[in-house]
Amino acid sequence: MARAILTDIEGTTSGISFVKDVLFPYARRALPGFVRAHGSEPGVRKWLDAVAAENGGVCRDEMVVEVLQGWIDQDRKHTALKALQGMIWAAGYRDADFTAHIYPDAADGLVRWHAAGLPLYVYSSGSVPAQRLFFGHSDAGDLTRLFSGWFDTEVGGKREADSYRRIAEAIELPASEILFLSDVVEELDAAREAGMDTVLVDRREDYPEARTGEATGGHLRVETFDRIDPQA
Ligand SMILES: CSCCC(=O)C(=O)COP(=O)(O)O
Ligand SMILES: [Mg+2]
Repeated sequence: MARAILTDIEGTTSGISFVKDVLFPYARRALPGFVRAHGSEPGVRKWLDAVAAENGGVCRDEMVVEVLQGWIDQDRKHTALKALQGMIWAAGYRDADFTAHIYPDAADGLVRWHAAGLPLYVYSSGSVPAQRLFFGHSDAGDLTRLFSGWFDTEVGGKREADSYRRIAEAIELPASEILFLSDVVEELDAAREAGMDTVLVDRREDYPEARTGEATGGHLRVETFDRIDPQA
């Protein structure tokens, strides 16, 4: 029986196409202007320098922007890129250019579990500020009050068991009492290795071919949050 739920975002609570077709292109377009306007602010500079350092050291901001745009195209889950994307999306949410997609069954499930007293946590490659913006401006309104904590890749990669051990430690629960929800089998494998319970969220909108048999990695598989029973 779960005493806390940890959820992924993209492909789990929310559609992959919103992230790939709305958020990523918005960040790609806005990146050059954002770097020109904010590149000297320490909170931005530190991430630009981190990207430059990974690309042979000193390089011009224009080159850093090109590297970052390449990473967006490749869907790299790099902490520096995710931090900068989060800052850029803030303007998009503020100006109401978009609201964050959330599946109605996910919003309902989160509200139901929260009302039942289950603490809810997010673990996403999106930065913590980006996660707060996402759930603060969702299609179902501001859902941030539902969550007790937020984790991003500063805690470690989502395919590494140690990240889930660190999250369990931070939540102050044994891993075996945490249920992790994700659309990515490799993430669920890492969570299971750390001792967490797992559910593969296999939505038809995101994965037209149902994953069955070996493709589930042996994780319990559901198509919507309605089918998840944290008491099981
Ligand atoms: C938190 S907002 C955008 C999500 C994002 O940038 C991303 O890479 C999604 O990764 P996830 O770990 O939620 O699948
Ligand atoms: Mg995902």
